[in-house]
Amino acid sequence: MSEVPGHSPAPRRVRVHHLREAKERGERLTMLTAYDAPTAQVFDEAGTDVLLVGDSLGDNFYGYSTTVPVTVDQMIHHTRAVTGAVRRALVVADLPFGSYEASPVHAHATAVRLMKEAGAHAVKFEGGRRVAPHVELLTGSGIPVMGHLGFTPQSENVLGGKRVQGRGQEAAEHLTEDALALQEAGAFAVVLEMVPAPLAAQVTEVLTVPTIGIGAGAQCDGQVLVWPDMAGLSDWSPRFAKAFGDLRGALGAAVTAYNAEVRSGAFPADEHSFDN
Ligand SMILES: Nc1nc(=O)c2c([nH]1)NC[C@@H]1CN(c3ccc(C(=O)N[C@@H](CCC(=O)O)C(=O)O)cc3)CN21
Ligand SMILES: CC(C)C(=O)C(=O)O
Ligand SMILES: [Mg+2]
Repeated sequence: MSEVPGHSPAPRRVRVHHLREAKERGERLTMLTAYDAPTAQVFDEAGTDVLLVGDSLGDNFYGYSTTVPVTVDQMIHHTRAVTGAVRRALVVADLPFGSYEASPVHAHATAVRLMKEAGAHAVKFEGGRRVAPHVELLTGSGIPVMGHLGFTPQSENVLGGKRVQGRGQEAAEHLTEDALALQEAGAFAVVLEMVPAPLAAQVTEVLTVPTIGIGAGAQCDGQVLVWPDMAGLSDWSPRFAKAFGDLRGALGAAVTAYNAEVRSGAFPADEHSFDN
């Protein structure tokens, strides 16, 4: 392959088997949500391993109060934006509420749309042993699947709120069995959301595929955050999130300066204007 001057060569793409190899080497995996092309490009260039087009775009992009109203068509639009912008990262798309639960065939039909129409490299959906047959059909059909256990926001109305899952001996055993069922069905990784850190550490040790934690302590093989939480853009974030920047402050300062310069006439200056 010849290199075009001024263009860096395409980096080696992250594939699902690389995540398992990283776990074997003891390397931590980084994952972030992304909902649009420019942020996906920034995260990809910064070396983020996995970009999740999360159904969290419901609250973080559309301003809904939950992820429940998100549609497959919305997921397709955003996933296409993200896959078109990345060169290295693995792009995983969430299957939204109501688009996979009823049967493995239901999940397959939705996942095929995300791959064909949006270029997703893999899909993720919520649930344990109950969706193991769904995972098995998809992986057997060439669609890599990431599992999602613990607090599963699409089931908030059954779980009785946004709360930590897997507390107590029985619940911990149940969650461990769910994780093993997903792995056995072919899942290439499992997200653990709001799980006690010691339980997440135990599941991480038991599984050969990587665990990716969010509110699940430091012993998971990787971490994921919703990007506006990570960047300090959200007006509210869960306790488990950390803001690594102050995008809300930076954006507020930029728009305040813009408004002031338009009102004072300082913008546009000559260099922003055209001669005859
Ligand atoms: N901005 C954002 N960050 C997220 O992590 C996130 C979303 N949105 N949307 C989709 C799901 C929903 N998630 C959520 C939403 C709310 C809580 C929450 O209310 N947590 C409380 C109490 C938790 C407890 O102590 O049991 C908190 O104060 O953090 C947690 C996770 C995680 N995901
Ligand atoms: C929080 C992550 C794991 C997610 O499912 C989402 O962003 O939708
Ligand atoms: Mg999600």
